[in-house]
Amino acid sequence: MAIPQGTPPRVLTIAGSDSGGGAGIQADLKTMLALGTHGMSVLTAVTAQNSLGVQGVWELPADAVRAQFRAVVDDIGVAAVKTGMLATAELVETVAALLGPLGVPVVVDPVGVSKHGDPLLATDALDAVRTRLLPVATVATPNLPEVAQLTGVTVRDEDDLRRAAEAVLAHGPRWALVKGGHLPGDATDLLTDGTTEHWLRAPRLDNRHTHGTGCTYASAIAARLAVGDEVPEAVAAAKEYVTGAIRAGFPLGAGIGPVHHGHALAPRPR
Ligand SMILES: Nc1ncnc2c1ncn2[C@@H]1O[C@H](COP(=O)(O)OP(=O)(O)OP(=O)(O)O)[C@@H](O)[C@H]1O
Ligand SMILES: Cc1ncc(COP(=O)(O)O)c(N)n1
Repeated sequence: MAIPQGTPPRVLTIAGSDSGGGAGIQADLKTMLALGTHGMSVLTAVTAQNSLGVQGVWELPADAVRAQFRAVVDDIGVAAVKTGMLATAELVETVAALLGPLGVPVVVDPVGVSKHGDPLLATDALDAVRTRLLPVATVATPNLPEVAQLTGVTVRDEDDLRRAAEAVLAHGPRWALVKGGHLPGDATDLLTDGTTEHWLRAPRLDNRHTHGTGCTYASAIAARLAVGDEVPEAVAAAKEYVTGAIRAGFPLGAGIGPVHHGHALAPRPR
């Protein structure tokens, strides 16, 4: 399919909806726009969610997920994909089967629980994530609770990040990006393909309004891959973007507010 000049790179998110607009599909599409790409979506689940937590989850049927994917891919085409909340084992398997033959970079954010501790993935879906989804990932981006769930490795300090990344790589993604956001001290992540290591460091920002950091980071990586970056460059650019978004995170509702996806686009209205 010939892409006319001036068309923004096309990026697809396969994830759940966050009605509060800070995480999930909403975070992904805002991030993709902020990074100069055309975002598209395959919705896997609807959540009733706000700054206080997740009040309800409704999964879509596998047929609806397959139909959305085919509608986008067969007509518009995609240059990179990001996956987020997949909710059930059936949806994990459905999405992995669709992505296997696609032939474009895939960023897998293996979302397990929300910041408030609400489950976003059935516990009986973990095996499908390990055996079906991680093998089709170009980059897998687990946070520390997700690393523990998927590999059994507990990370207490930066030295453990290397062991965690190796355990993630054993499940088949080309690159593992283990996020140290849940450790005290600097916000340090480790990206490795088993032969090279890239340490991504940012100062820990004193801002509690961090809802959606993981979705935003993974979507930014996918957007940069769609633009044509190699994985290490894409992750470095995404780290810079998510750090800026966390710095500008703002209060909303009575609980944890979102990161600011448009931080680099426009000044905040007064
Ligand atoms: N307070 C902070 N200051 C600076 N960077 C942070 C902070 N918290 C997290 N990060 C960074 O944000 C990125 C996302 O990491 P995090 O561990 O928060 O992901 P996550 O837990 O998957 O996010 P989510 O809570 O949205 O699921 C990482 O680069 C991490 O280092
Ligand atoms: C639909 C959806 N997807 C992902 C997250 C994780 O984001 P967070 O850990 O910041 O709550 C979420 N809360 N909701």
